[in-house]
Amino acid sequence: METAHLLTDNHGHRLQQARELFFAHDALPEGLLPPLIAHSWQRCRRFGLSEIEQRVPGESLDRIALKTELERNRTLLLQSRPIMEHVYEQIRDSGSMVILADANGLLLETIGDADFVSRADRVSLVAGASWDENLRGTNAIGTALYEESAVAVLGAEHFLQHNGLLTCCASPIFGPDGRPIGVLDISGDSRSRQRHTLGLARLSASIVEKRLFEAVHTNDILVCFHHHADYLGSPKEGIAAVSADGQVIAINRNGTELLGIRQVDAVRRDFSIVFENSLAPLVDRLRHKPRSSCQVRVNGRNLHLQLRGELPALAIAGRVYDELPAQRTQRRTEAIATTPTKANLTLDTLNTGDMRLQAAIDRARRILGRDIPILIQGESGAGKEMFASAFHASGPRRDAPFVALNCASIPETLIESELFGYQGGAFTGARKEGAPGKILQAHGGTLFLDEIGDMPLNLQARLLRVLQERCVTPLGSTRALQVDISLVCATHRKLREEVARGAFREDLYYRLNGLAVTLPPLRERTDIRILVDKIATAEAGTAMDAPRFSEAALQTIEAYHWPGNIRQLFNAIRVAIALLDEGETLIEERHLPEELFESKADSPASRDESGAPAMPDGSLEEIGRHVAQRTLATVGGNISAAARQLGISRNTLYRKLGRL
Ligand SMILES: Nc1ncnc2c1ncn2[C@@H]1O[C@H](COP(=O)(O)OP(=O)(O)OP(=O)(O)O)[C@@H](O)[C@H]1O
Repeated sequence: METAHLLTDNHGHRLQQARELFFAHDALPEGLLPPLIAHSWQRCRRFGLSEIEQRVPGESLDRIALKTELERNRTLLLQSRPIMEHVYEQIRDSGSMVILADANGLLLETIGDADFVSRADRVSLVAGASWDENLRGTNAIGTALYEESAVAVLGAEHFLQHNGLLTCCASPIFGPDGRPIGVLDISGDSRSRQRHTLGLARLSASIVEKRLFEAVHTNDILVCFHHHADYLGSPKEGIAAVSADGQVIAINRNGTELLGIRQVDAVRRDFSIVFENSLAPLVDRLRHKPRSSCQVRVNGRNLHLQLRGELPALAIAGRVYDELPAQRTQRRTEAIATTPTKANLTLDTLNTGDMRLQAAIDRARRILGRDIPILIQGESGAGKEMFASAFHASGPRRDAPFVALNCASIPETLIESELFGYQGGAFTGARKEGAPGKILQAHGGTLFLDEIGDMPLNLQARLLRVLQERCVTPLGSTRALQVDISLVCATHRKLREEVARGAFREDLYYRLNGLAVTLPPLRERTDIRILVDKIATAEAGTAMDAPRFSEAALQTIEAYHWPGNIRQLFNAIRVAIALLDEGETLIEERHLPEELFESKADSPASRDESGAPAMPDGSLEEIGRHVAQRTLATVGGNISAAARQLGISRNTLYRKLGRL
């Protein structure tokens, strides 16, 4: 009962005492004010506001700027207007007004009693004025936005003295993504306090939220639910928007409260995980009975569930489809380019007995689920991506996406849009519908940035901002979207040295370097035999008996210096298996690639003749491409290393390879 304390007779007297203590004696008016108001007064003082201030800097937007803001908030206005009018009908005789503000406290629209409106004008309660707490001190709109909950600010509880004539009740409006997008406020004369106004503001805001959610998800299946069947269809129901292939796309705040989960734990998860039931049978049961509901058990409690919106035509094997599964799968792969985590790959299965690797695994295991960024260092091909993938699969985010981006393997000009995404039409060649970018795709899961040391400096600054603010703004957009990602980075470079030579931002380095682990190069590992056996068994699959290795072959493998690390070993084993005759399972020296018998001094990286085909006779362009390809081959496909070796930029190397 938020307003009860204010309705007592001595409320005004207590407020005067509180103001006297706070403003004249700099003391905390404990017990005289609701704590929420006292905290707000303290914040205002920290902002440097004075309680006797009359004029607010940047008082009101001009007509054009206001029009732009109205356009920007078009959907909010469209969905709020009928509700505001309805609310005003209810309070018409109380001399009050109904106000809609945006997520920054900018007043967008007011509907009100003419007499009160003229008085409200004097305190700038008009469209175009900002009621951000920073500017206007404690007030229902600004303070509700700060608190992200419904707030009543009555009479002299307003920080600025001249707002003392107001009594205001406001409730934030949360958008379909769960973030505040506006405020609905009911303001009136401080003498006309209404006991139920705060409840009315709260209820109206939740109706607007419901309308917004339904308006945004017109093409999705809407799963509406509540513990009591009577609440279905009311502003208290939970709603989840579910795609035709059974993924929860969005869920409202009632929904997360009813299910007792966080939004990030529901969004992008399969319906069957969030609701502990398959979607397809429900669709089949309820498809032809639009208003009926059914009961399911979720988290040990009964839940009444109703389906609305677009119900798809087909239901196959627990999933529902609005088109053939194959087509949908193809589209999904295009849309969400996540790297599939390998089956059964965890930190435990990665541990094949090498002491240094085991130490790295032990350290990583300690921070599982703690959202500490991890930086994996090691030579190219040492298994950094495998390690990142195993780390993700061993933690609580294992069912969410693992999204990888190799900063060295795509042209610098594309890293930005790949990472941050873009809005449709943001640049020439951009897809019409825009793209979400890897950071957003990884929301709720893990983002793996491979070769982070190759990220251009200007993008390092943007990445740092994303990590600090936990928000991402796609190219061409002004809207920051909140993200929850666990970050894993890898590099073959010594990042500290890169910082020292100014190629890597020091602040970003410390941000990424929550836990650093270094993977040993293959030539220094003590578990090569076990690794060889594991790779050979996996590669042979079910097509043949697991291959064995002769002692001489194993010794050759152990003696080799493996410049390409596990990637090279992996390829060598594949070639050896391919060279086995039908029915043969013993890999001998003759099956191994020739390079394994060369001494280190002869190795491809250190000699002129690399073993690659002889230089072609041809145009300079062909020779350039050949040199580029050969160098790339000697460094295991690492673009940055090849560019460095040739003394050219990565872009030039791409051009020589014909990839630009
Ligand atoms: N423990 C392992 N068991 C089997 N295969 C492995 C293992 N670790 C790595 N590999 C294989 O070796 C190859 C290289 O591994 P990965 O891509 O993880 O290395 P990396 O250090 O990230 O390389 P780069 O720095 O070049 O990106 C991959 O094909 C991977 O499947």
